[in-house]
Amino acid sequence: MVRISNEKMRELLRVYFIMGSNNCKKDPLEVIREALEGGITLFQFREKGKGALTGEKKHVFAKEIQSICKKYNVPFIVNDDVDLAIALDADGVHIGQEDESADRVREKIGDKILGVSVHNLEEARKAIAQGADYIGVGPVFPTKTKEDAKEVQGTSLILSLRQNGIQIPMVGIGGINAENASEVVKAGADGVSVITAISLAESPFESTKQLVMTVNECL
Ligand SMILES: C=C1C=NC(C(F)(F)F)=NC1=N
Ligand SMILES: [Mg+2]
Repeated sequence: MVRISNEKMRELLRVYFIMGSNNCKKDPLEVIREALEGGITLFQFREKGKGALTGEKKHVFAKEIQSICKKYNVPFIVNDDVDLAIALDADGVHIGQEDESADRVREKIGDKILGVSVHNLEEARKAIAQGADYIGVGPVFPTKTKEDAKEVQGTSLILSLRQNGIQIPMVGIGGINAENASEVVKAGADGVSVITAISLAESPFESTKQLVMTVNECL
């Protein structure tokens, strides 16, 4: 296996759905099926916070989602839990600044996809040096999903990272929906990642389709 190309990574980042069992009111598997039908390009399993599953229940739930993603040929990324990602032979891992260092994770996962959350130019440079395939930049808009989210920065950090020559595939995160997604892509992100805009939508299918159309219009 070889590392994913930048070009392929940019394509995967177009509409990146992130979810855990506690992010939705409807049946989580039904929400994910609708999101896949609606055209998400990448999925991240983020089982975290109040009421999140743990241990065997978390493992079984992740495996179920992974098999549904496989049917749609959408890569399955695991947030934080590197051991779970390896146990499931997931397509990749996403880590934050407070998790294991990116170079240690890169050693453990070989050529799988590695994403890193960054909040400034220094963190972005370090993530690239340590083998990240993409970076998550945010929170772009106010978000209720992540309790310990850093301060809202709009699209300024995306803009300044690109102006400082950061070329790595980049996805915006934080309070993004079909109404504000184009601003994120126009600022220089390769795509948008969302939780609530899809997971709590009246119709996750319709809301995903809206996002896909909006993002594709500005690429
Ligand atoms: C905290 C996070 C920040 N960014 C991302 C991603 F969108 F994947 F880059 N995922 C996270 N879980
Ligand atoms: Mg983390």
